[in-house]
Amino acid sequence: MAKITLSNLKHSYLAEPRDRSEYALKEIDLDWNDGGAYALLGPSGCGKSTLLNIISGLLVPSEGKILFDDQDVTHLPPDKRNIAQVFQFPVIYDTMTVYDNLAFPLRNRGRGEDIVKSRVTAIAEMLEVTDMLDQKAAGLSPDNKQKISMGRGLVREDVNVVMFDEPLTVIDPHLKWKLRSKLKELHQRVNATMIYVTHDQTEALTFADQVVVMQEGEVVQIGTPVDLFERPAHTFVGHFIGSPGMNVLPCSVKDRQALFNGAPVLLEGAVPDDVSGQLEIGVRPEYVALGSSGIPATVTKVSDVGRHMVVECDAGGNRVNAIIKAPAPEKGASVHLKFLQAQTRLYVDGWLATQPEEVSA
Ligand SMILES: Nc1ncnc2c1ncn2[C@@H]1O[C@H](COP(=O)(O)OP(=O)(O)OP(=O)(O)O)[C@@H](O)[C@H]1O
Repeated sequence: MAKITLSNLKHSYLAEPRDRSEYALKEIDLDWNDGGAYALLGPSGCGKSTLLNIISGLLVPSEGKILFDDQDVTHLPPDKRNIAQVFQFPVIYDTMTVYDNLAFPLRNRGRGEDIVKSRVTAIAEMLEVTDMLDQKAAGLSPDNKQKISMGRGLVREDVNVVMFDEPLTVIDPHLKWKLRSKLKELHQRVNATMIYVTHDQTEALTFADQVVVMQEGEVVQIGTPVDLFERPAHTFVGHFIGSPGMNVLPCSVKDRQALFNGAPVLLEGAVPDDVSGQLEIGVRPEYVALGSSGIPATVTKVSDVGRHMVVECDAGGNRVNAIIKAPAPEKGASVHLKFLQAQTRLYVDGWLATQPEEVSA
């Protein structure tokens, strides 16, 4: 397994890009440690496949370098990169048995049958498919086929990285959670460098120790699932992660005081000097409380989502969501909103602009 470094990477599908907007990847600098579990998360079109294809060698980037263990592989073809890939749709041979499918990547590399047997047996056990080893792959259900596809990605011990490209797309929703947790467990057991590409926050947050969030060809934040939830570095991350996402509310600043609908709002830390640009307050619904004083609002919708209620409010034409425990107010009720100060932040042109106040001893 290898450490992977992406250095100053840019890619445009045009031969002569004129400006930044014509780059599918704008500038990517990343270090992925040997043995880590990473996710690339972002909406359709943000550049995930482009980045994956650069790592696997199907694309040569317009600018920048890619290194495996400090060795420059930017111009190395895919078959020389020693990468295993698991795709959206199972890649298996229907006419072969499950055993032969799992053995294929090893036999292809000329490994002896002793090693083939011990690796196939171990992987089959981890994936809980031992009882299927003698069956022809053609008869398997779609999720079992995808399990075997994953097994083929994991069976070799000598790959630099295993990449998963939206691997749960074809899996029934009720089985997804099972395979999601299975993959996490597999990472812990095989300890390989793994990159998991998805547009689904739950998959990314369940699988990865570090998540790379992308938007329009740029990395907007790299962090642990907790980092992304607790301190979104960009309003996009706040929106994209969480259910519902972070409230992003237009605000103004006067005398270094943030104002929402003309009323002062206390932030986690000081407003920087001379802020200008698009000013917004970000606060997650989990940190909005309903009380007898605060920002006046009207309840527009109440949803009971099991463990808690989501109360949607209108405050001066802005939608604010609050997550609360029952009982919830009725639709149409007048309420007051309170934002938890330590979790209320200022964003300037989308980027986080406040720092938490130092707590003095
Ligand atoms: N072969 C190509 N030629 C030209 N433009 C492309 C090509 N492939 C992708 N693009 C463009 O590059 C940008 C990034 O696309 P990419 O497929 O990498 O995103 P993605 O996040 O993987 O999306 P999806 O999840 O839909 O696959 C998009 O604007 C897309 O239209």
